Amino acid sequence: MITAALRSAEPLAPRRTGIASDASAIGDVAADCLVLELETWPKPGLVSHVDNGSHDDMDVDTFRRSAAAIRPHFQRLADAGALGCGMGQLRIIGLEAERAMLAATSGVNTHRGAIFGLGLLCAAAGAKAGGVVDPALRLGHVVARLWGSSILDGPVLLHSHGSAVRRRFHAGGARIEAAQGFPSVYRIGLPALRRRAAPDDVESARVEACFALIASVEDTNLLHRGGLEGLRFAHRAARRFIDVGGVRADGWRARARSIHEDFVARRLSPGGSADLLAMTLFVDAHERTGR
Ligand SMILES: CC(C)(COP(=O)(O)OP(=O)(O)OC[C@H]1O[C@@H](n2cnc3c(N)ncnc32)[C@H](O[C@H]2O[C@H](COP(=O)(O)OP(=O)(O)OP(=O)(O)O)[C@@H](O)[C@H]2O)[C@@H]1O)[C@@H](O)C(=O)NCCC(=O)NCCS
Ligand SMILES: Nc1ncnc2[nH]cnc12
Repeated sequence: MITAALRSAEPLAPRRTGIASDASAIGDVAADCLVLELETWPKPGLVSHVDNGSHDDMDVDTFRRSAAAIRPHFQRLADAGALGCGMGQLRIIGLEAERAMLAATSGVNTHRGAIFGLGLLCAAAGAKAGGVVDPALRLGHVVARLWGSSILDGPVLLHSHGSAVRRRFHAGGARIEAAQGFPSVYRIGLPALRRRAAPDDVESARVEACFALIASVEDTNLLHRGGLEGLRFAHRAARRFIDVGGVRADGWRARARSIHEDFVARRLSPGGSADLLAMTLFVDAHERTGR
């Protein structure tokens, strides 16, 4: 079930019953954002409730099981943030969340990037709710300030697709994005989400944000599957969609669908941009509701 905070365009009254209750909805909001990302279509090459995009090994149910398995760990990350925990403790919880995800999906990596990025944002929301930092700070700023240097110095996964393409292409990826306070979320995702076609057309706003992110993010998944040529193709196709008016232009859905089919034909999947869409939804909900 999606929490009311995400369905509504109106801010909910924040609960005022102490630290624990203020932090208590954070994990649910984060997991709901994963579900909303999934229920967005057309999303180039990505899995949704409509089709499996460029993937043979996972579908909408794999992602739903994954989001359900991660949900309690997001809350643990929020609680750890509220207690002022450092990156070492957050990493332990993040790795447990990865194990829960893999158990729920029979070993398929659905959400590793989302656990990392959204998990850090949950911890930052907890830190604000718990009075560890000034509650007026933006979540990205809190992540960069509290954990930025540890994120960059943390252990490198030698055998991930991400580390292989980073070595080959000197690409940025999830760590740099987080350590810098999620510039793609604040500069690209949020403005695109908020230029929705109509006030209550929330799905098209998510499509707009997804295309805007694909158009500029250095997505290690695109590099892994398509090399530099794949990344450039994705940037160009998504940029064209935005430049001709995005979801505010006539015929946008057919255009978006056709780009989706082009990505599937090339087996391209911008998983990093999908994660950043979920993070954008989380930051948007947080800024509207305070949770
Ligand atoms: C620090 C880690 C994130 C290490 O991960 P890695 O070395 O792999 O780093 P990246 O490649 O940079 O990113 C990891 C995932 O993040 C997503 N991502 C990609 N580009 C970006 C970007 N520019 N900005 C933000 N996020 C990005 C992406 O995740 C999605 O794709 C995943 C599917 O990937 P994969 O299985 O490789 O791809 P397929 O194409 O499906 O494979 P085949 O079918 O071809 O075989 C999926 O997970 C999406 O979420 C990147 O994959 C981190 O993992 C880590 O250190 N974790 C430890 C825990 C921790 O410290 N937690 C902190 C507190 S929560
Ligand atoms: N909807 C999606 N499809 C494929 N990879 C993803 N990674 C995160 N969300 C995804």
